[in-house]
Amino acid sequence: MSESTAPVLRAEGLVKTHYGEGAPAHAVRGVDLSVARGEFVAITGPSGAGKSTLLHLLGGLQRPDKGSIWLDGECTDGYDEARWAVERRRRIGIVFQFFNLVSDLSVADNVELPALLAGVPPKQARAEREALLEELGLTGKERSVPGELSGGEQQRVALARALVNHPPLLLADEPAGSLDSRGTREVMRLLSRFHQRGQTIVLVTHDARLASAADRVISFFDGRIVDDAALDGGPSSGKGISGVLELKD
Ligand SMILES: Nc1ncnc2c1ncn2[C@@H]1O[C@H](COP(=O)(O)OP(=O)(O)OP(=O)(O)O)[C@@H](O)[C@H]1O
Repeated sequence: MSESTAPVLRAEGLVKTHYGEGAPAHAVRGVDLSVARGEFVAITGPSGAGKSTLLHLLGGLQRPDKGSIWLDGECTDGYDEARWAVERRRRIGIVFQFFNLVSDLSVADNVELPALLAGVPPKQARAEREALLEELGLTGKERSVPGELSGGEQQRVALARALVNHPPLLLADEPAGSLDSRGTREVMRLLSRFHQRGQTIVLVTHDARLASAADRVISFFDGRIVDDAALDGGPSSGKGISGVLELKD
């Protein structure tokens, strides 16, 4: 399959069991999934369904016990940790519920770091950072550290960091899960805006209202996909995000 026609992301037969203190948790029990370029896919389901585990597998943050993942048509089976780190920098931006910013680095350094690690020349990394922070309404916050910002602002910094290398795929794990209604609206509006510009997004959320901002909703239950439906009212139609924007403070 050629790069241009291959799905941005494809998974086949993914299985993952967590072995902890108690009984093993069969978090992902056989998942096949394909995400085309430009899609905004929400994976939704109850707490404990295995959504975060699935997202971690898709981003190479955890390894499946069985199954395979392809990025832009390239099989990742042979990737070790170092290779996944390199590929993530290039191909996958990730935002998390609790932002995961580096607490003692400035906003500017948090955003520039993945670009510098990917070998982008410092001047270009700075320009990318400036453009993204301006777009995300964070100009003037460059020298702040994350602890000096609101949750919504920190998530916008995390979004800038995730997008600084223009990855084909953005993975978002409950990105509004620790935000108030205003922060939630902000983050969802931004995801929709980037999607409308062509960004491929996979969003994990337990909140059906947020899932309705996507144009395809996958229902996840007990480690399996139980429904996979295109929504008429996705943001491309300008309808899906409206429920999110009506969230009250
Ligand atoms: N590192 C781990 N060690 C042991 N068990 C784990 C681990 N991570 C997840 N689990 C278990 O795997 C199952 C799926 O968890 P996961 O976090 O993927 O679900 P989720 O749908 O994202 O839930 P939530 O919406 O509450 O975050 C749960 O039973 C959870 O307790």
